[in-house]
Amino acid sequence: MGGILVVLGTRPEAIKLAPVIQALRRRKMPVRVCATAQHRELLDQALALDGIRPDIDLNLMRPGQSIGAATGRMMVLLDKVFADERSERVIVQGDTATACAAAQAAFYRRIPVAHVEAGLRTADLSTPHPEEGNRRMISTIADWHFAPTTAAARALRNEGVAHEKILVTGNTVVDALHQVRARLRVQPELAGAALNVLNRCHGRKLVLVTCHRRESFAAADDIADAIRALAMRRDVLIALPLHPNPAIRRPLEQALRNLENVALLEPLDFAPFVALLSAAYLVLTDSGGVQEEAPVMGVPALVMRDATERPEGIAAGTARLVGTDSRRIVTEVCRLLDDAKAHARMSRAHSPYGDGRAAERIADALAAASAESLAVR
Ligand SMILES: CC(=O)N[C@@H]1[C@@H](OP(=O)(O)OP(=O)(O)OC[C@H]2O[C@@H](n3ccc(=O)[nH]c3=O)[C@H](O)[C@@H]2O)O[C@H](CO)[C@@H](O)[C@@H]1O
Repeated sequence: MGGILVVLGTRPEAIKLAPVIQALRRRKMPVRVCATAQHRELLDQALALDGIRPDIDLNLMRPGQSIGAATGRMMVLLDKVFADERSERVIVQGDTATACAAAQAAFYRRIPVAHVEAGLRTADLSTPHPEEGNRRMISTIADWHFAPTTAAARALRNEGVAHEKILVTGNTVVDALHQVRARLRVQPELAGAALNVLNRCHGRKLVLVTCHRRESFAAADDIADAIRALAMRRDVLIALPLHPNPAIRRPLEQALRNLENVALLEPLDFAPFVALLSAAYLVLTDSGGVQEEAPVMGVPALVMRDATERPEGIAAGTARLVGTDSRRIVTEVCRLLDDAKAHARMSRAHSPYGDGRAAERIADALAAASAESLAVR
């Protein structure tokens, strides 16, 4: 078999790796996909949009599984997959347990690892936990570091990664976003569930909320309080696609059901989600990917975290860290709702995270590396 094995486990990995898989396939490179299914439903939903079917599916999600237990099982299973597949390169993305386990299992088998979205840092090992640790571990053993921004590349060089192993590519999420927006223009019906929400707006401002991160679990009640308080306003419609994780879903659902201007939704497919985001007056989020997508569409992003590994949006003034204190969230959202100038200042469309050609650059680099290794043999 041989060739390249792409390992992925969660929704954002599927969204961000789909353009890379497609770019490699366009170059006729031998590429296979292994899903750990760390997040089963959301992963399947995201893969379906691009018609990607995993060649290998480890299906290892178990209720209540600790990160360590999941990582251990992944390493055992991936070790066997790498042996059976005789993989020559492994591609991982970002900072999940899947990415970290796959990079380590490949390292032990001396299989070169390509890391997509390398070099993101908050500079605090515990924020976010475990992602900051996962990405640093991957950086110490990867052979190719595809950095989304120059700041990410700088962080890698500062940690001693050799200059020639780093390539600034942009973030592949911008490629995915360009592709889905082009599809929505010709097939508006792809917006699906988003259309119902848009029909409910009746001139009200749409506030889109996403909340799923581990560090938000403890703050779920605060976040729910903030949304309830915002829902007192008659000039907003709040749309909240709920993450399936009960630790966050249950408290939000309990606190927010039966409010006329709060639309609690099932997790949306990527196309409907992008349709909602592009119609939103602002987005209130703890998501990494949404922080990257919002500026491309000129949507102000209020980030419910205390630190971010994506400083570019903050520096450009289109994103702002607001933490998880309910009063602070309400104040910051109301400021944008009531002050048109403040809103306009945060609505400048720009793309600090890429130009939509990241996957092409990654595929070119890997194709050149393959050609080189064939020449050496
Ligand atoms: C610490 C941290 O920040 N880590 C991140 C984490 O990912 P995240 O925080 O970005 O994860 P989510 O928010 O789940 O996904 C977001 C994507 O999902 C789309 N979306 C959202 C709601 C919905 O209803 N339907 C959708 O389609 C949305 O547009 C977006 O593209 O792991 C990634 C993988 O390693 C990393 O890259 C990334 O650093």
